[in-house]
Amino acid sequence: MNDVKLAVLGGEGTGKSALTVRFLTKRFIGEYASNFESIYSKHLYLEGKQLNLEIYDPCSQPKKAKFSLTSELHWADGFVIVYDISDRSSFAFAKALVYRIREPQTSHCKRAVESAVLLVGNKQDLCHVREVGWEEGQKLALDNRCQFCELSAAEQSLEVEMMFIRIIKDILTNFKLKEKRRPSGSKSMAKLINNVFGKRRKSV
Ligand SMILES: Nc1nc2c(ncn2[C@@H]2O[C@H](COP(=O)(O)OP(=O)(O)OP(=O)(O)O)[C@@H](O)[C@H]2O)c(=O)[nH]1
Repeated sequence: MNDVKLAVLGGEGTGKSALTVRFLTKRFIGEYASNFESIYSKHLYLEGKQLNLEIYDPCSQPKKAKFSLTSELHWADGFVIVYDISDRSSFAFAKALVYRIREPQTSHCKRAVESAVLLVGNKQDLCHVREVGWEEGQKLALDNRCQFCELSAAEQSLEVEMMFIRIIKDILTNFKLKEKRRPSGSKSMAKLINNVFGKRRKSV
């Protein structure tokens, strides 16, 4: 079974818990305890594979160094970065998170392939008080090789589900790429030896 680890990050009150709970239970509760962090587990069957999905939903910790993220970066296979389309400061926060994830030293130190990142403009039902344009979100995502969508955890259960499925599929694609790039096991070693000695024999 594949383990898929997903971190849902973003500014305070952007709807991280609402999105996560909506995906896991199809329900929108309205108020969520925000003083503790949670890792939720869910079994999924996707693309012919059994998956054990873990979703990390952090608590808002104003005192914690905002963009250190070191443990999250090492833990997660992919990220959902959430902002609130009616709150410009949450977009600035999301931007800083995206930059942090895409920093060259972050992306190269640990991973054979770049992490999957999906930028989400939440609270689309509040578009009458919108402070962040759809194009701004789209541009930030495009410039930083992220997926992008706008939706409402409050009103769009299906869209929320599709959003999570999209990022999980991206993570699975990355797993496949990683697998291709890693010479694994005796088969690859045999191939390597064969290549080296095979070539020498030819030239004698
Ligand atoms: N109108 C509207 N409100 C939403 C939506 N999603 C979440 N909310 C509300 O926004 C508030 C914050 O939602 P949470 O899910 O607790 O946000 P969070 O990012 O987990 O919050 P912290 O953990 O405190 O950072 C709650 O009052 C939710 O009811 C949405 O799509 N539309």
